[in-house]
This record gives sequence, C-alpha cells and structure tokens, in this order.
Amino acid sequence: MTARLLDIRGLTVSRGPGDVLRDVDLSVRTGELAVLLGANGAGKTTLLDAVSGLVATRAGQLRFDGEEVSGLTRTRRARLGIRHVEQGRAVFGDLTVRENLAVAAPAERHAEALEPFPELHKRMHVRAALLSGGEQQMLVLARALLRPASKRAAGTRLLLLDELSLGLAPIVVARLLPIVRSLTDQGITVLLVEQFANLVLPIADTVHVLDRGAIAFSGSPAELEASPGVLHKAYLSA
Ligand SMILES: Nc1ncnc2c1ncn2[C@@H]1O[C@H](COP(=O)(O)OP(=O)(O)OP(=O)(O)O)[C@@H](O)[C@H]1O
Repeated sequence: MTARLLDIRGLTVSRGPGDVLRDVDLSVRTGELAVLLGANGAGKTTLLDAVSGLVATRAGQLRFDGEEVSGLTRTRRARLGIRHVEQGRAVFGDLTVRENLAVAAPAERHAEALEPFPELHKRMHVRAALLSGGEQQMLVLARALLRPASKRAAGTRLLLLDELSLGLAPIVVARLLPIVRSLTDQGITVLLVEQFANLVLPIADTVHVLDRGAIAFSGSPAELEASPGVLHKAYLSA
C-alpha cells in the first residue's frame, strides 16, 4: 500500500466546450479525511466523477494505490475499492432499508456495513421513502460500505462523498459528520466534497480548495484558517 492512496497529477477534464478542471494536482494519503471545497461550479463534482470513472479525463494521471486507473472502467475501479456516493441521496423509496441493501449485496454482508449507523438497525423494515433525510443519507452511506459479492472485489478503500449536507438541516449534518470521520478509523480513506467550509473543516485532516477548475490551496485546516483570503477569493470570484 502506498502512502498516497490517491495521487492526481496534471488532471484536465473537459465537459462541453471548455475545460472544467485544469492541470489539477491533488493527493490523498491512506487513512485520512480530505475535504474539497469550492464555490458552485468550481469543478468539485467533476473531480470526483473523474476519479470514479463517470467522466473521462483529457490529460493527466490518476493513480490509485500506485496503479494508473484513468483507463479503467467504472466497474474495474469499484472493484479496486473506489466507491462514489453521488449528490442527491438515491434510495429505492418503495423498498425497505433491508431490501435497499439487498439490491447491492447479500444479507450476510449487511451487519458490517450497518455498524456505524445504529439508527438504521431499528428501521430495517421501513420503506426508504418514509425515512428522514438524514436516515436516507445513512442508508446511502451504508450501501457504499457493503462488501461486494464478487470475491475478486475489494471492500471500500476510498470513499468519494459528494455534498452529504445537501438539503439536510445543520443538526442532521452535525450527526452525520462524526460518523464519516469514524470511517477513517476503520482504514477507509475519505474524500469529501462540500460547499460549506465551516461544516467540514473541524473534521478534516487536509483541505483542498478549487477555484474555477484549478487548485487554489492544499494544506491543513489550520493553514487555511491562517490564510482567509483563499476562501474569500475562491467563493467571491465564482
Ligand atoms: N454533464 C455536464 N455537461 C456539461 N457541463 C457540465 C456537466 N456537468 C457539469 N458541467 C459544468 O462543469 C462545471 C463544473 O461543475 P461541477 O458540478 O463539477 O462543479 P461543482 O463545484 O461540483 O459545483 P456544485 O457545487 O454546483 O455541484 C460547471 O460549469 C458545470 O456547468
């Protein structure tokens, strides 16, 4: 295992006519919680999409545990342990919590994935549409932690999380974030995209700021706080 689980060099991604990401360097160390901040449209979602294989890269390198993955399909990357929770809490509303998990993996694998979410244990037979927003987000996270049925597939090693806070009350987000933080204790590396810095800086090991498709800052939360101009510029120039 390499110290840099994810190592991105010179990444350029185009969507439509222009480059959405330009020459991005970003690395995430094994076992850390890294946060990616930036204004609306800065390219945060696109960066996660490029890592998981939802969007093709135009130039640059994407190494996962030392292996170049930019030429691999999304399925192959998932098998290596890259899991992507996209924006917007997609659950099967008509299915129960248990059935939502069963769609992704057999029942004997559910207990391990549910461990960080005691609230869900009591709701296994409830239809997902009837869960609160926070509980739905927990279900989506539990699904991302399920060990796949295929013996060749790795468990979750890198979890890409896109704006968990979207549409949730701050008090619900405050309940979710420590759970996300605790995943790193299980050896899961997390790259978390967020628009609101104040929510996530307290739990981050490292912070990256995207400003119109380019990295404007990489460092610790304390270093970012010591340079308030970075966020100001990234959010105001958008
Ligand atoms: N499928 C697409 N086709 C064309 N352009 C796209 C597509 N998806 C995103 N874009 C454009 O790429 C740019 C970056 O979008 P992206 O969603 O990556 O930013 P973001 O930082 O995640 O913003 P948000 O916080 O609003 O989700 C935007 O200008 C957006 O309009």
